[in-house]
Amino acid sequence: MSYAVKEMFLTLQGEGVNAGRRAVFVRFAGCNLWSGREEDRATAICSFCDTDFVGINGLGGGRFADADALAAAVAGFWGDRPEARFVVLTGGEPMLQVDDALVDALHAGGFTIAIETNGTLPVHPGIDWVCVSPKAGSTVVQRSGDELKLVWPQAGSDPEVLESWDFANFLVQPMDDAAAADNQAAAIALAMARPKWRLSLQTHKFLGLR
Ligand SMILES: C[S@@+](CC[C@H](N)C(=O)[O-])C[C@H]1O[C@@H](n2cnc3c(N)ncnc32)[C@H](O)[C@@H]1O
Ligand SMILES: Nc1nc2[nH]cc(C(=O)O)c2c(=O)[nH]1
Ligand code: SF4
Ligand SMILES: [Mg+2]
Repeated sequence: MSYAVKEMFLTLQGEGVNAGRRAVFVRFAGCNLWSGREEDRATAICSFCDTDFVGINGLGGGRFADADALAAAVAGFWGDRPEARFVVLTGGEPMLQVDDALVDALHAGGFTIAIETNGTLPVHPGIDWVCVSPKAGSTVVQRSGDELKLVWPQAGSDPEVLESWDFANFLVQPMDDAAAADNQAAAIALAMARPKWRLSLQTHKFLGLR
């Protein structure tokens, strides 16, 4: 299978439990909860997305003919150091494209594989670090993993219900939109009220990283 990738880059993971870790990001094109077109945003299931995932025209993006080609590009962004190789598969919705061949090729390259997913599709069992970010109005089938990252506030999402899902870590991340200051206060309030949750900040945004 070929893969449509919007962009690829080397940075530090900005969010969640792995914040601060050096990582190659692969941003797959396309999502099942929004077309990516601004005119569709208001009617999309996921309407607060902060990311352009349309097309394959970003830096490091393109159409990769097979898993070996994509894994080779990831290794190229990582560079020579053999230790602690870490790749984050994101998008868009990466589980629309991730398959056995890609997981095997990245593992063969020595990478620990993390995923950022909306959880509406089952995550490939070979993925090493599973981050699910549930969206109100969608049906989340992937209810276990390493971290659940709730963007907050989200009308229709209930932290008490989510707490019963099988995740090792529960993170609350302020929604980045015009009400960012209020959203930060709401996220802090949730972490203070419910001790299972801790605050996740999008550190790359204020550090000027990609
Ligand atoms: C762009 S999404 C791509 C991966 C996948 N589609 C998902 O939603 O998890 C990457 C992460 O950014 C989060 N995110 C998207 N828009 C955001 C916003 N406006 N503020 C805070 N986090 C946001 C998502 O919830 C997800 O955890
Ligand atoms: N530095 C950095 N960290 C991130 N964590 C999740 C991201 C994403 O868009 O999936 C992201 C991103 O785009 N950049
Ligand atoms: S599910 Fe993820 S990629 Fe899709 S629109 Fe929502 S935040 Fe963006
Ligand atoms: Mg992002």
